[in-house]
Formats: sequence, C-alpha cells, structure tokens
Amino acid sequence: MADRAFQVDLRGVVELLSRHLYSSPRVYLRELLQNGVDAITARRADDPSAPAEIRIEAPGHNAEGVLRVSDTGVGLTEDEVHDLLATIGRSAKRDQLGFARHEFLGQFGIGLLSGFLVADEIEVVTRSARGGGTVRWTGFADGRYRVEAAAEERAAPGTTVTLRPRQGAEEWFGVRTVTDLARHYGSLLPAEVHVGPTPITGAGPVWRRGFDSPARRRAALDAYCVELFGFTPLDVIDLDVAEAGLSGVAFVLPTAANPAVRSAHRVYLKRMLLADDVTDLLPDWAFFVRCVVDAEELRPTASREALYDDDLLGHVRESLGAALRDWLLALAETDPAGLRSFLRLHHLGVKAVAAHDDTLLRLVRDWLEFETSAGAMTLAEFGRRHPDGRYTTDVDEFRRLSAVSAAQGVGLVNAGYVYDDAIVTRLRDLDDGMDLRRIDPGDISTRMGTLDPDAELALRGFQRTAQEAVEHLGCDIVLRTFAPASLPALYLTSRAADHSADLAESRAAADDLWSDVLGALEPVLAADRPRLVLNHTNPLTRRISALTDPGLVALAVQSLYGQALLHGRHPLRPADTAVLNRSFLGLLDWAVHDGADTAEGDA
Ligand SMILES: Nc1ncnc2c1ncn2[C@@H]1O[C@H](COP(=O)(O)OP(=O)(O)OP(=O)(O)O)[C@@H](O)[C@H]1O
Repeated sequence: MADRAFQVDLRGVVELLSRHLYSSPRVYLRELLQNGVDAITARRADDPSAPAEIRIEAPGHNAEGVLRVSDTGVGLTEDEVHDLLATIGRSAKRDQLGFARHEFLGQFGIGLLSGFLVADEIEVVTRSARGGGTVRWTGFADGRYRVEAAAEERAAPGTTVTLRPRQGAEEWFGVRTVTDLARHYGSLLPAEVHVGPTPITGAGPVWRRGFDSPARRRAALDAYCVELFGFTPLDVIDLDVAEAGLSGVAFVLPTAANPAVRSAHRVYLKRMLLADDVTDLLPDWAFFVRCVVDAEELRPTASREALYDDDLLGHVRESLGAALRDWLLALAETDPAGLRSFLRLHHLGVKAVAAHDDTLLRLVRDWLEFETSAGAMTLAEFGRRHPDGRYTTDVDEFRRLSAVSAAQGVGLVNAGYVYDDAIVTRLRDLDDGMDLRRIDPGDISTRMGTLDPDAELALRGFQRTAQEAVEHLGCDIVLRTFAPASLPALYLTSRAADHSADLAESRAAADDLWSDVLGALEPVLAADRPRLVLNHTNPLTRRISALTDPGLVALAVQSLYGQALLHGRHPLRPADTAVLNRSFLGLLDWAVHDGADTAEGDA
C-alpha cells in the first residue's frame, strides 16, 4: 500500500492562527516586516554591501488600493517559491537539524499565513539574488496557489508582497494604522524602513547610541522614558547580559509602585518588538523599575508575543536582578541622599529582597529607617544605642508599649510591617549580626520599681478594694513606680495572658463538655492574668489611692482600667465597654452631686 501525504485545509489553519495563536490581526504587518528583514540579512551574508531597505505602501498610497511591502532582500528562485511558500511549516531559516538559525527572526514557517487574517489573496513577486527571473506566486485563502513568470522583470533582487484588504478588515490598512504598526514593531530594526514617505527607523536603540557626554546620554534616555512610559525616571540603570546578547535600560519609577503587581517591560528580539507587557523578564521583587531591552538569543513563543521560558530566560532574570542589586549598593556608596529618596519610595521592594539576600539585608540595616521607641532610625544605629534592644511584630503593640519602654530605657523597634519580621530575624544570621529579641509585655513590668514595704503595707486596703473593682474583668491590680510619671496606669498582657483571656472567652461561649475541658486548663494559666499596673509616681494615682470612700475608689480604678485599655489600643470586650461607661457616668454623677454640693458649700 502506498504512503500518502497529509492534506491541509488552509482555512482551518488560518482559523487556528487567528483565534488561538495571535492576539490580534495586526500582527500581519509584523510578519511581513520580519520576512523583509530576514531576507535582507540573508542577502547581506553573501554581499555585505547590498542595500537594506523596506518600503511599505498602505492602500491609501496607491491607485490599486493594496498594501505592498517591498524589500531589497535575497529573494527566491522559482524552485524555492514552490518549496518554501507552498509548504506550511517550511522555513529557510532553520539549519539541517531543524534548529532555528540565530541570525533570523523567523523560524516556524507560518508567518506568511498571517496575511490571511486580513486578506483573501497574497501575492509574492520575487527575484533571487542568486540568479533566475522574476517569479509571481499567488496564494488564496481557500488553499490554492499559483506560480508563474512575472509580467515584468524586477530591476533588482528582492521581494514585494501584496495584500488586497478583505472586506471588513479595512481597519488594519489605514495609512495611520499601518504607520503606527510599523513604528510599534519596527522602529529599532537594523534596516531602513519607510511607510510611504515616512521614515520608521532611526538611529537604533537610544541606549546604544554614542553621546558627547554622560549628561547628554542621560537626558536622551529620560526623554525616551517619558515618550515610552510617561514618566521621568528617578535613575537609569544600564543592563547587559552577554550570554543572551541582551542590552537595555531599567528606568527607576519616580513614584511608589504596588509590589504585588509585576512591572510590564518592553522587549525587543533582534530589534523587532516582541511585546511591551512582558512581566517575566525580571525577578518578582523588581517592581520598582520598567525596562526596555533588546536580546539576540532569547526565544519567542510561536505567536511571537511572549518569551519562551527556558534556562536562558532564567539566567537573564537572575542577571538582571543582580544588576539592580549592584546599582543599589553603588548608590549607597556614591549617593547616600539618592539612596534615601529611593528607599522612601521603594522600601517594600528592597525589604522583600532583603528577606532572602544578605547584601540587601545589610543595606536595609544600614540605610532604611525604622520606627523605634527612640524615634526613627536605622537598625544599625538602633543596635549601637540599644545593644539589648527588642522588637515587636505588631504595630498596635508597638504603639502600646513604645512610650513606656522608651521611658524605661528599653529600646523597641516597630517591626510590624510586611517583611519586617523576616528581616529582624535574619539580622541574627549575618556574621556581623545583631541580636534583637522579640519583646514580651511581661518584660516591661519586671523593670518597674516596687514600693517600699511601709508604703505597700499602708496601701493594702486600697489594693484590696481596687482588686475587687476589676476582679470580674479577669485582671490583677499591681502597684509599682515607673516612668513616665505622667502615665497613671498601664494595662499589660503577656502572651500567656492573652491566651488565657481567649480561653476564658471561649469557655463562656462553649457548650458544657468543652467548657469542662477548657476549665481544667484554666488554673494552669490563671497565674498569668493581665495586669493593671498603677503608677505610684503619678499624682492622680496617688490621690486615688488615698481616697477613703470605697465606692469612689472602685469608680476611679475602673476608669483608670478603661483609660489604660484605650491608651494601649487593646481590644474592648463587652464587659470592658460596660465598665468604661459605668465608671464614666458614675464619676460624672459624683462630680455633679457630691462635687457640686462641696463647691456650693465652699461658696
Ligand atoms: N520577503 C521575503 N523574501 C524572501 N523570502 C521570503 C520572504 N517572505 C517569506 N520568504 C520565505 O518563505 C518562508 C516562509 O515564510 P514564513 O513567514 O511563513 O515563515 P518564516 O519566516 O520562515 O518563520 P515564522 O513563521 O517564524 O515567521 C521563509 O522561510 C522564507 O524562506
């Protein structure tokens, strides 16, 4: 039985390309440009002095109303036309083993078909630089094609591809659209491209041009960034990855960016635009730059709209990450003010890297200011001032404890924001590391002064009354002296106390059986109840402790309790809110009755 060859239904293939491969029919122009550039590359390999020109005519430029793309490339012989243009998937741009030849943009052998996204007929008139006459090939969207000698000989080698716009696809052929598309994809191409009379290509990538001075170069790059991305960059970082033949620039954003959103970068492959929304070029954390790069060796996916994610791309990502890191370190050495303004904007990104990178961790330690109980300062500075410093990973806890710990000489760092925890923990692992320990609120009360035994004895009665006033709130009254004297009372929970308070609350809410189990646990933890520490150096607290009316003592202590909770931003339980209200109203009542009577009496 004889073997048979596959038949291809071209309409099915075009349908596949348009619906599933390309994001828009506009890619037809890119594919035509690309074939022109490749043909020029092939011709110049034999004859380096051959011209490198591509002329595009939009339908508005000629009487026939067709789109023409003419190149001065290598052209095709009649045999090549039969072989290459009529076989889907056949490409002259692969070597004998089928690998893409790296000097060419194309490789898949399907690009020309994209003409069928916008036209029913594609005509190719070509004359090979390697000899033979001018050949005319016409392909139809229904799968037929025709090859014949052209009516007219071309004066010089090269190819002209002609598309007659399909009805309904005219929007892709306006002079303006064609010019914009050519510029979008082709403005950096290493050939002279015109659309009608309008030049599309110029002096090539800005970052590779020669300039009189670094200042001029910077000004040109700034202007390029404004034109491309609409912002003036904080700084410009040169990028270079030799293994991928990659060069380009990273523009540092002048405003804070959302670290959860990966930046979109503009990527050219062999100077043809691949896409302007490539997100996987840089590591995740590099959200503070937008890049423009051109690479010789990176590979496109078949749609040519994204990068193929291979080892080389992985290597590029790593190298570009390292370049950004080196830039930061150089900034620390040469332009501290610049680094500080950078950090003010982009601290989150830097912290994210520092969480797994020692070099950046040192940079954060030495340059980034943290909120501390002694004011804003770097962790390095904090470590020098407070060798026995502590940190908290809870912003509320920081607010609660910072004044007291400052007054007591315990340095406290607010490490309550994203990545802070990882950073302070990892500081220990550095060879010149610092040992910040996490604060336990219990630490604070052990640093408070006790009363002398006589005073303590004299205040027993007061302490008992005070304890009764807050007993139902699950809290212990403690009398101490501590700074600042302006603070009458402090509500302290330790971690164990927090747990036991949770337990008591769940017990109240739980069913009987579970409640028993929880109840059995409670005595173990009860020793560590939250404490209301009354400050005996505070004049108000002293006066309260000297009151004789037990009712008034209870009211006063309960309002100190409520005030301490509010001051420390502790969550309020319903019982707490009730006590706050009751004590406030009670004191008010006392003030307008007893207090007012006294005032009248005095008068
Ligand atoms: N302007 C041109 N000049 C010379 N040869 C051309 C031209 N356009 C197409 N060809 C030939 O036709 C072949 C098929 O072109 P096609 O655009 O379909 O695929 P490709 O460029 O090889 O790969 P890709 O699908 O990646 O674009 C090319 O390999 C090339 O040999």
